[in-house]
Amino acid sequence: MFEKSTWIRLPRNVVVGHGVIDQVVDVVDELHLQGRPLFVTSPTPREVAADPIAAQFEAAGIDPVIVTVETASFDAVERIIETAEAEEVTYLVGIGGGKAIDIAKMASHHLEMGFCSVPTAASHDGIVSNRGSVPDGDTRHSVAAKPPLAVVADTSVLAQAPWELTTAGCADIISNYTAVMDWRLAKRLKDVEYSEYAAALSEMTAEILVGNADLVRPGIEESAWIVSKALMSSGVAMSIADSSRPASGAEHLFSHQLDRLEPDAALHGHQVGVGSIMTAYLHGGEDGIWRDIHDALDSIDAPTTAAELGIDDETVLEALTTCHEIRDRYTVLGDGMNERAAREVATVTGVIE
Ligand SMILES: NC(=O)C1=CN([C@@H]2O[C@H](COP(=O)(O)OP(=O)(O)OC[C@H]3O[C@@H](n4cnc5c(N)ncnc54)[C@H](O)[C@@H]3O)[C@@H](O)[C@H]2O)C=CC1
Ligand SMILES: O=C(CO)COP(=O)(O)O
Ligand SMILES: [Zn+2]
Repeated sequence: MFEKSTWIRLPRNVVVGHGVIDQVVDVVDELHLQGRPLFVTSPTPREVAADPIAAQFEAAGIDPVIVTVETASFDAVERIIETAEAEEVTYLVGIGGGKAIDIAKMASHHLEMGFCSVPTAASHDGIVSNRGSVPDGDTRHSVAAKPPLAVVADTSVLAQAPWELTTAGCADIISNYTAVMDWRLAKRLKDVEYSEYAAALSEMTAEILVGNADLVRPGIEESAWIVSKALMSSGVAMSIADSSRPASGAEHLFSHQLDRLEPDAALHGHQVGVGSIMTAYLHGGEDGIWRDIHDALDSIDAPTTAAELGIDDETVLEALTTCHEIRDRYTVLGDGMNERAAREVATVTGVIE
């Protein structure tokens, strides 16, 4: 008997393009979100976007609460929940990079309130996903949440953000190749939940981005358009799967471990890109796709070496040999690499010298 069932939650409105930041009040209105919003942002995105958006709301007679956050943590989520309750807000808006959006997403999920996402950087594929990614001691949780009701991605804002944020977003997408390889491997070896649609969407998103890599150039607003579409498509793949699996495999475990060993050394997307070069080698060896991943990253100015990440070789090796412990997610790393094997893959792929 067939007894399977699922809920796939997706954003209702995706508003993307030049100048759409001026439409946040209209977007909220269209969703019938009423009352007082709480904006979750961080220092630069506050200046770039949250304060101008607050001015729009004030002109419409609405007085938003604004909270700036610096890190993604359960404490930060708790602080937002407390502020939301104290200020009697009725919905949340995440305005900034991946951390601000993740915190707003998780707090709104807990509060059972509506949530909108306003990315100020095309740096990560959590813009529309139904997940939050939070470090917690020795582990890193991929927390179930609801996707935003709406996303407002202004390509002029995204194009003015520092270029490395956009290249990080590209690398987060390119890493989908190895995330899907890990997912298929885990399906074959451990019979994990698997969605061919989500896997295919994730891979296709990476294909389209790599196919358009020559259009992804600094200062060109069309680049922000191409990359933000890819980030949203990848986020939809996660929502279809109801898991970060389509976009997060061993290369993400490697990055999450680097975050523990060297906090804030490099951007999330850049770290997963370098991880992806090495895990592609582990999957396919010399004849696999690791060179294609390397060249795709190189072509959009994303780091391909430890030195370019600003992380020393020994830390890369430590992350490689320990990151399988970060969470219970089967990948090509299996039950862990030993130091010699890690040095071999990192050296042969040129990640370390
Ligand atoms: N929930 C999910 O599905 C996903 C979550 N993530 C999470 O997102 C985070 C990574 O996101 P990032 O955006 O790389 O990190 P981030 O949120 O720390 O942003 C990086 C930096 O860029 C700044 N920034 C943002 N917009 C800017 C602008 N327009 N101008 C100048 N500076 C600007 C931020 O304030 C921050 O200092 C990680 O915590 C990662 O785990 C990443 C992918 C998927
Ligand atoms: O970064 C992600 C996808 O790009 C997701 O990360 P997690 O697997 O930690 O949720
Ligand atoms: Zn990621």
